[in-house]
Amino acid sequence: MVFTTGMTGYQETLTDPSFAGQVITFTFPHVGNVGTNVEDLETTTPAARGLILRADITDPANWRSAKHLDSWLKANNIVGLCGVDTRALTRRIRAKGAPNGVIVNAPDGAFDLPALWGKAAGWPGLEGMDLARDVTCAQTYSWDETEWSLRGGYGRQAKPRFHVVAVDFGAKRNILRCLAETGCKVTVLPAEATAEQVLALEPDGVFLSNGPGDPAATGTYAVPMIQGVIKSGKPLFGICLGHQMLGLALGAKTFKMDTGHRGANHPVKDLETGKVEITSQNHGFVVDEKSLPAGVKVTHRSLFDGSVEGIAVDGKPVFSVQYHPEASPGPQDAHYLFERFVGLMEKRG
Ligand SMILES: NC(=O)CC[C@H](N)C(=O)O
Repeated sequence: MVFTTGMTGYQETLTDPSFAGQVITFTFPHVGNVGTNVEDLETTTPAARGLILRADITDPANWRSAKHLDSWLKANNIVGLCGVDTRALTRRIRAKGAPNGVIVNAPDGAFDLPALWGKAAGWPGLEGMDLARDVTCAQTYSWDETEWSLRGGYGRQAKPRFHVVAVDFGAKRNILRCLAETGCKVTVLPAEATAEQVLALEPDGVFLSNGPGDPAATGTYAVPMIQGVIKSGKPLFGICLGHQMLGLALGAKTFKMDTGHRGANHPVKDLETGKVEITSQNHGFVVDEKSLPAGVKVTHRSLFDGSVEGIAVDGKPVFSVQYHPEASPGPQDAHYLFERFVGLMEKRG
């Protein structure tokens, strides 16, 4: 059970593959007011296990709405509970860490609470779980949709200037859109791709996506791939799970946070410029700063708890962030990171 404090973008949140295995509590009480549509999906098969709401689902009143959130949830097999004291639940999660939970439907009121409790308590939790394998793409594909083309843009788009291989650990679509928007032709590879497979496509740069589960578990196969890419000297950019696994590939450690960061208003400081960005976040694991080897610097830091929000390797075109520059939902303060990645590819010629 986790909570998110984002006040908008429930459909993007519910379809973010990084929520696999988790039930989402929305601290914002009125959810459903803009309905659902086909453009705001971050993946076609939502991976979140359920949602908890304060108020009943609000009726949609928005020109983009194609379906009531209630029917969309039913169509997508996502179970939800309304009428829950989400403030109390959030305080519980914040005070004692994310607990295991079950959502039960017992119309006759008869259910065996101790047995259910035992079932929830017996769930091993996200630590040690490789969930990227469940949500990655089945095969290689190419991506060229941008925000602009999605919204019915007309005319010709600028020709892509760089070829990026994106390794999909549960990628959000808007990341791929942002890469395409910044001038990249994107080839998406399944999570278990090897360095040889990635480099055989002769990319100008390599991208490591977000994704669910424990970075250490997915890292068992992703870390050797990442190390191979670093050795090649190609520009490398990672987001969230991609960032955590880059940390592992460089020799650092990750650990599970008590509560995690989930919301759309997390202040992060860029330590180079001193500028503060308001960021979108969704993570429960984090890179352990103490374990970072020499030659790897912390570039961004959370102003909520001081944790590592970005790293870069000295003298190499390799960097990553813990938060979500693609927003979706959330503010777009950090979009410059996509340009930074393209800048690194430009520099290499
Ligand atoms: N959004 C993500 O990529 C999440 C990464 C990882 N599964 C975590 O919870 O920390």
